[in-house]
Amino acid sequence: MKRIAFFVYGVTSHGMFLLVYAALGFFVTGQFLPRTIDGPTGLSGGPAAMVNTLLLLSFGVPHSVMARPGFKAWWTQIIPKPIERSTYVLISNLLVLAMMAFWQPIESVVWHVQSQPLAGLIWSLSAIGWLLVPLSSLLINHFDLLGTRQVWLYMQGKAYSHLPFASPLLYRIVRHPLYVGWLLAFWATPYMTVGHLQFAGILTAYILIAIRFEERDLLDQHGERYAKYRREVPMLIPSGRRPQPNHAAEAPVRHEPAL
Ligand SMILES: C[S@@+](CC[C@H](N)C(=O)[O-])C[C@H]1O[C@@H](n2cnc3c(N)ncnc32)[C@H](O)[C@@H]1O
Repeated sequence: MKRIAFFVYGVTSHGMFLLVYAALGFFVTGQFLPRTIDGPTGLSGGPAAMVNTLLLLSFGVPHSVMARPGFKAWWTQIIPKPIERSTYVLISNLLVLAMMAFWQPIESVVWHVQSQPLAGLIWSLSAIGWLLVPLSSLLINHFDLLGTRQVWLYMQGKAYSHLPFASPLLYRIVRHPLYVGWLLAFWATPYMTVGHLQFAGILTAYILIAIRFEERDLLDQHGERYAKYRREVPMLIPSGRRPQPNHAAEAPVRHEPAL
Protein backbone atom coordinates (compact mmCIF):
# COMPACT_ATOMS: atom_id res chain seq x y z
CA MET A 1 0.00 0.00 0.00
CA LYS A 2 2.78 2.40 0.99
CA ARG A 3 4.59 1.66 -2.27
CA ILE A 4 1.53 2.50 -4.33
CA ALA A 5 0.84 5.64 -2.30
CA PHE A 6 4.45 6.83 -2.85
CA PHE A 7 4.18 6.08 -6.55
CA VAL A 8 0.94 8.05 -6.89
CA TYR A 9 2.51 10.90 -4.92
CA GLY A 10 5.57 10.91 -7.21
CA VAL A 11 3.56 10.77 -10.43
CA THR A 12 1.25 13.54 -9.17
CA SER A 13 4.19 15.73 -8.32
CA HIS A 14 5.77 15.06 -11.73
CA GLY A 15 2.49 15.72 -13.55
CA MET A 16 2.03 18.92 -11.59
CA PHE A 17 5.51 20.03 -12.62
CA LEU A 18 4.59 19.64 -16.31
CA LEU A 19 1.49 21.80 -15.80
CA VAL A 20 3.40 24.40 -13.79
CA TYR A 21 6.11 24.48 -16.46
CA ALA A 22 3.51 25.17 -19.17
CA ALA A 23 1.89 27.84 -16.97
CA LEU A 24 5.27 29.48 -16.36
CA GLY A 25 5.87 29.53 -20.12
CA PHE A 26 2.54 31.31 -20.66
CA PHE A 27 3.21 33.63 -17.72
CA VAL A 28 6.60 34.75 -19.04
CA THR A 29 5.56 35.01 -22.70
CA GLY A 30 2.30 36.77 -21.78
CA GLN A 31 -0.06 34.22 -23.37
CA PHE A 32 -3.50 32.91 -22.34
CA LEU A 33 -3.31 33.63 -18.58
CA PRO A 34 -5.26 36.47 -16.87
CA ARG A 35 -2.10 37.38 -14.90
CA THR A 36 1.27 37.51 -16.64
CA ILE A 37 4.71 38.92 -15.96
CA ASP A 38 3.61 42.25 -17.53
CA GLY A 39 0.11 42.77 -16.20
CA PRO A 40 -2.25 43.69 -14.74
CA THR A 41 -0.29 46.05 -12.51
CA GLY A 42 -0.87 46.31 -8.76
CA LEU A 43 1.70 47.97 -6.52
CA SER A 44 3.82 50.87 -7.81
CA GLY A 45 7.52 50.58 -8.80
CA GLY A 46 9.52 50.41 -5.52
CA PRO A 47 7.13 48.26 -3.46
CA ALA A 48 6.45 46.07 -6.50
CA ALA A 49 10.19 45.45 -6.97
CA MET A 50 10.51 44.54 -3.29
CA VAL A 51 7.64 42.04 -3.42
CA ASN A 52 9.08 40.50 -6.58
CA THR A 53 12.55 40.17 -5.03
CA LEU A 54 11.02 38.45 -2.00
CA LEU A 55 9.03 36.10 -4.22
CA LEU A 56 12.12 35.14 -6.24
CA LEU A 57 14.18 34.62 -3.09
CA SER A 58 11.36 32.57 -1.56
CA PHE A 59 11.67 30.27 -4.54
CA GLY A 60 15.45 30.36 -5.02
CA VAL A 61 16.65 29.86 -1.45
CA PRO A 62 14.63 26.70 -0.61
CA HIS A 63 15.16 25.36 -4.14
CA SER A 64 18.93 25.56 -3.65
CA VAL A 65 19.16 24.65 0.01
CA MET A 66 16.95 21.57 -0.41
CA ALA A 67 19.25 20.31 -3.17
CA ARG A 68 22.37 20.37 -0.99
CA PRO A 69 23.66 16.94 0.07
CA GLY A 70 23.83 18.06 3.75
CA PHE A 71 20.21 19.18 3.77
CA LYS A 72 19.11 15.94 2.11
CA ALA A 73 20.89 13.87 4.75
CA TRP A 74 18.93 15.69 7.49
CA TRP A 75 15.65 15.90 5.56
CA THR A 76 15.53 12.16 4.81
CA GLN A 77 15.38 11.50 8.54
CA ILE A 78 11.94 13.16 8.36
CA ILE A 79 10.79 12.46 4.79
CA PRO A 80 11.08 8.87 3.44
CA LYS A 81 13.98 8.63 1.02
CA PRO A 82 11.95 7.32 -1.98
CA ILE A 83 9.81 10.46 -1.98
CA GLU A 84 12.51 13.01 -1.09
CA ARG A 85 12.89 14.11 -4.72
CA SER A 86 9.13 14.18 -5.38
CA THR A 87 8.67 16.35 -2.29
CA TYR A 88 11.38 18.70 -3.56
CA VAL A 89 9.57 18.91 -6.91
CA LEU A 90 6.20 19.45 -5.20
CA ILE A 91 7.54 22.27 -3.00
CA SER A 92 9.22 23.88 -6.02
CA ASN A 93 5.91 23.68 -7.94
CA LEU A 94 4.06 25.41 -5.11
CA LEU A 95 6.70 28.14 -4.82
CA VAL A 96 6.56 28.84 -8.57
CA LEU A 97 2.76 29.00 -8.42
CA ALA A 98 2.97 31.45 -5.51
CA MET A 99 5.51 33.52 -7.41
CA MET A 100 3.18 33.78 -10.41
CA ALA A 101 0.10 34.46 -8.26
CA PHE A 102 1.66 37.31 -6.28
CA TRP A 103 3.98 38.75 -8.95
CA GLN A 104 3.81 42.54 -9.26
CA PRO A 105 4.27 43.68 -12.89
CA ILE A 106 6.31 46.84 -13.46
CA GLU A 107 5.21 48.13 -16.83
CA SER A 108 7.93 50.63 -17.83
CA VAL A 109 9.38 49.51 -21.13
CA VAL A 110 13.09 48.68 -21.40
CA TRP A 111 13.01 47.64 -25.05
CA HIS A 112 10.33 47.07 -27.62
CA VAL A 113 11.41 45.54 -30.91
CA GLN A 114 9.07 46.87 -33.61
CA SER A 115 10.63 45.14 -36.62
CA GLN A 116 8.53 42.05 -37.41
CA PRO A 117 11.41 39.89 -38.70
CA LEU A 118 13.55 40.69 -35.65
CA ALA A 119 10.64 40.12 -33.25
CA GLY A 120 10.00 36.78 -35.00
CA LEU A 121 13.64 35.83 -34.55
CA ILE A 122 13.48 36.71 -30.85
CA TRP A 123 10.28 34.66 -30.39
CA SER A 124 12.06 31.73 -32.09
CA LEU A 125 14.89 31.99 -29.56
CA SER A 126 12.30 32.04 -26.80
CA ALA A 127 10.65 28.88 -28.18
CA ILE A 128 14.06 27.18 -28.44
CA GLY A 129 14.68 28.06 -24.79
CA TRP A 130 11.37 26.62 -23.60
CA LEU A 131 12.04 23.43 -25.59
CA LEU A 132 15.67 23.12 -24.51
CA VAL A 133 14.74 22.74 -20.83
CA PRO A 134 12.71 19.51 -21.17
CA LEU A 135 14.91 18.25 -23.99
CA SER A 136 18.09 18.60 -21.90
CA SER A 137 16.44 16.91 -18.93
CA LEU A 138 15.47 14.00 -21.20
CA LEU A 139 19.08 13.77 -22.40
CA ILE A 140 20.43 13.22 -18.89
CA ASN A 141 17.86 12.04 -16.39
CA HIS A 142 14.35 13.54 -16.70
CA PHE A 143 12.57 10.92 -14.56
CA ASP A 144 15.29 10.96 -11.92
CA LEU A 145 15.29 14.76 -11.76
CA LEU A 146 11.52 14.79 -11.29
CA GLY A 147 11.46 11.96 -8.78
CA THR A 148 9.37 9.38 -10.66
CA ARG A 149 12.30 7.01 -11.18
CA GLN A 150 12.81 6.87 -7.41
CA VAL A 151 9.17 5.99 -6.63
CA TRP A 152 9.01 3.54 -9.55
CA LEU A 153 12.06 1.65 -8.26
CA TYR A 154 10.63 1.68 -4.74
CA MET A 155 7.29 0.32 -5.93
CA GLN A 156 9.11 -2.58 -7.58
CA GLY A 157 11.09 -3.23 -4.41
CA LYS A 158 14.35 -2.30 -6.15
CA ALA A 159 17.12 -0.24 -4.57
CA TYR A 160 17.79 3.21 -5.95
CA SER A 161 20.81 3.25 -8.24
CA HIS A 162 22.58 6.51 -8.95
CA LEU A 163 22.68 7.58 -12.55
CA PRO A 164 26.08 7.99 -14.18
CA PHE A 165 27.62 11.21 -15.39
CA ALA A 166 26.66 11.73 -19.03
CA SER A 167 27.63 14.03 -21.87
CA PRO A 168 25.22 13.22 -24.70
CA LEU A 169 24.64 15.52 -27.69
CA LEU A 170 24.03 19.04 -26.33
CA TYR A 171 26.18 18.24 -23.29
CA ARG A 172 29.16 18.02 -25.64
CA ILE A 173 28.54 21.59 -26.81
CA VAL A 174 27.98 23.25 -23.42
CA ARG A 175 28.01 21.85 -19.89
CA HIS A 176 24.62 23.34 -18.95
CA PRO A 177 22.22 23.23 -21.91
CA LEU A 178 19.22 23.13 -19.59
CA TYR A 179 20.27 26.40 -17.98
CA VAL A 180 20.94 27.87 -21.44
CA GLY A 181 17.31 26.98 -22.11
CA TRP A 182 16.15 28.87 -19.02
CA LEU A 183 18.28 31.90 -19.93
CA LEU A 184 16.84 32.06 -23.46
CA ALA A 185 13.35 31.56 -22.04
CA PHE A 186 13.79 34.43 -19.57
CA TRP A 187 15.60 36.93 -21.80
CA ALA A 188 14.33 36.36 -25.35
CA THR A 189 11.41 38.73 -25.65
CA PRO A 190 10.74 41.56 -28.10
CA TYR A 191 8.91 43.46 -25.33
CA MET A 192 10.97 43.82 -22.15
CA THR A 193 9.46 45.63 -19.17
CA VAL A 194 11.25 46.57 -15.95
CA GLY A 195 9.36 43.80 -14.10
CA HIS A 196 10.43 41.19 -16.65
CA LEU A 197 13.99 42.51 -16.53
CA GLN A 198 14.00 42.08 -12.75
CA PHE A 199 12.70 38.53 -13.14
CA ALA A 200 15.33 37.64 -15.77
CA GLY A 201 18.16 39.41 -13.95
CA ILE A 202 17.60 37.80 -10.55
CA LEU A 203 17.07 34.34 -12.02
CA THR A 204 20.22 34.70 -14.14
CA ALA A 205 22.23 35.51 -11.01
CA TYR A 206 20.57 32.52 -9.33
CA ILE A 207 21.54 30.20 -12.19
CA LEU A 208 25.16 31.40 -12.17
CA ILE A 209 25.40 30.75 -8.42
CA ALA A 210 23.63 27.40 -8.79
CA ILE A 211 26.18 26.33 -11.42
CA ARG A 212 29.03 26.89 -8.94
CA PHE A 213 27.38 24.61 -6.36
CA GLU A 214 26.29 22.04 -8.92
CA GLU A 215 29.76 21.81 -10.44
CA ARG A 216 31.33 21.48 -7.00
CA ASP A 217 29.05 18.49 -6.34
CA LEU A 218 29.77 17.04 -9.78
CA LEU A 219 33.51 17.35 -9.14
CA ASP A 220 33.08 15.59 -5.80
CA GLN A 221 31.08 12.81 -7.41
CA HIS A 222 33.01 12.30 -10.63
CA GLY A 223 36.47 13.63 -9.86
CA GLU A 224 38.93 13.89 -12.73
CA ARG A 225 36.35 12.88 -15.33
CA TYR A 226 34.28 15.99 -14.57
CA ALA A 227 37.39 18.15 -14.22
CA LYS A 228 38.47 17.08 -17.72
CA TYR A 229 34.95 17.67 -19.06
CA ARG A 230 35.00 21.13 -17.50
CA ARG A 231 38.31 21.94 -19.15
CA GLU A 232 37.11 20.80 -22.57
CA VAL A 233 33.46 21.90 -22.77
CA PRO A 234 32.35 25.52 -22.25
CA MET A 235 29.90 26.35 -19.48
CA LEU A 236 27.05 28.16 -21.27
CA ILE A 237 28.28 29.71 -24.52
CA PRO A 238 29.29 27.35 -27.35
CA SER A 239 32.89 27.97 -28.34
CA GLY A 240 32.50 27.14 -32.02
CA ARG A 241 35.04 24.33 -31.64
CA ARG A 242 34.11 20.80 -32.70
CA PRO A 243 31.91 19.15 -30.00
CA GLN A 244 33.97 17.03 -27.64
CA PRO A 245 33.68 13.24 -27.68
CA ASN A 246 31.30 11.56 -25.24
CA HIS A 247 32.88 11.94 -21.81
CA ALA A 248 30.58 9.32 -20.31
CA ALA A 249 32.15 6.41 -22.16
CA GLU A 250 33.87 5.18 -19.01
CA ALA A 251 32.26 3.05 -16.33
CA PRO A 252 29.22 4.60 -14.57
CA VAL A 253 29.88 6.23 -11.23
CA ARG A 254 27.80 7.56 -8.32
CA HIS A 255 25.45 10.37 -9.18
CA GLU A 256 22.69 12.08 -7.24
CA PRO A 257 20.43 14.80 -8.64
CA ALA A 258 21.19 18.19 -7.16
CA LEU A 259 19.25 21.24 -8.38
C1 LIG B 1 18.43 20.76 -13.33
S1 LIG B 1 19.64 19.66 -13.87
C2 LIG B 1 20.62 20.72 -14.85
C3 LIG B 1 21.69 20.00 -15.58
C4 LIG B 1 22.72 20.91 -16.21
N1 LIG B 1 23.25 21.83 -15.25
C5 LIG B 1 22.16 21.65 -17.38
O1 LIG B 1 21.97 22.86 -17.29
O2 LIG B 1 21.92 21.02 -18.41
C6 LIG B 1 20.67 19.49 -12.47
C7 LIG B 1 21.09 18.07 -12.21
O3 LIG B 1 21.77 17.58 -13.32
C8 LIG B 1 22.92 16.88 -12.88
N2 LIG B 1 23.91 16.99 -13.95
C9 LIG B 1 24.48 18.10 -14.41
N3 LIG B 1 25.31 17.81 -15.43
C10 LIG B 1 25.25 16.47 -15.59
C11 LIG B 1 25.86 15.56 -16.50
N4 LIG B 1 26.71 15.98 -17.43
N5 LIG B 1 25.55 14.25 -16.38
C12 LIG B 1 24.68 13.82 -15.46
N6 LIG B 1 24.06 14.63 -14.59
C13 LIG B 1 24.34 15.94 -14.65
C14 LIG B 1 23.37 17.57 -11.62
O4 LIG B 1 24.09 16.74 -10.77
C15 LIG B 1 22.04 17.94 -11.04
O5 LIG B 1 21.55 16.87 -10.25
